Amino acid sequence: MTGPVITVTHGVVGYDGRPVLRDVSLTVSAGEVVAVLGANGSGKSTLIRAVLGLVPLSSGEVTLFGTAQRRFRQWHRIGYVPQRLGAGSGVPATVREVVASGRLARRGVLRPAGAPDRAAVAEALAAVGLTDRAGDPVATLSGGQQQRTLIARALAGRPELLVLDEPTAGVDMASQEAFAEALTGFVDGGGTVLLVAHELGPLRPLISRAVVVHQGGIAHDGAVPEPAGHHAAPDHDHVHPHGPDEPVGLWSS
Ligand SMILES: Nc1ncnc2c1ncn2[C@@H]1O[C@H](COP(=O)(O)OP(=O)(O)OP(=O)(O)O)[C@@H](O)[C@H]1O
Repeated sequence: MTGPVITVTHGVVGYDGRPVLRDVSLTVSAGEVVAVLGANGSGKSTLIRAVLGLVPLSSGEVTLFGTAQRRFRQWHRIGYVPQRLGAGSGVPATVREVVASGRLARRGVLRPAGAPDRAAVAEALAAVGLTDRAGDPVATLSGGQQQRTLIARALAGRPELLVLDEPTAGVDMASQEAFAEALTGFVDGGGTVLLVAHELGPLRPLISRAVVVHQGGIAHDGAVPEPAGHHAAPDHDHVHPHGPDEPVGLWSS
């Protein structure tokens, strides 16, 4: 793979005429694990949704694997896990069925699942540590296990790029660790990751770069910032204003 996996150049995004991202430029190269950090409502999700073409840019440009986003058709190369999607919400599917649905873009709708599909599903289930729950209805799993199911679903498509919106938010420690392990395997296999996070937790050693979104722009792009004192506490609810010597909103939630 040569060249960047993602570029955003002077991206501007707003909702109903209200700007959220004012001028954002970002490059993600193959093999990087980039964490998008920032305060609540700063536009982190908007940034990754704009990268995926789920919200339009009002100006600027996005490329994916070297192709302008509007001409990009190889969506099977990208796995996406959106924020706060309950895999079990009213759907009586088993864990295996949800994970297998991640193969649809690879298979095409007309071709039945074959051995490569089953192998990819089995591998993805193993990667997140859910092999023994494969036959269980998703609704019977814990929140963390449901989140792992969604990650396995994205992995099953054997993507080259994984885009994850707060993959470990509200997830128990065992699931966070299982997820970190799955992500390590994905990155060791040459994968690239763009993820939004509030708390990096066990993901921290995996992150090669941090991008901090603040006031519609990118306030920092480089090393992962150290949690600022009590901001590192998972239960910190961020109700007070920041002092002048504190980094802006890096670890707020
Ligand atoms: N579909 C939408 N329509 C209108 N406004 C939206 C929409 N989605 C997000 N916003 C607004 O855009 C701003 C940025 O939201 P976004 O979800 O990108 O922030 P975020 O940094 O991901 O926040 P969080 O940490 O809470 O997930 C917020 O003010 C939010 O209310």
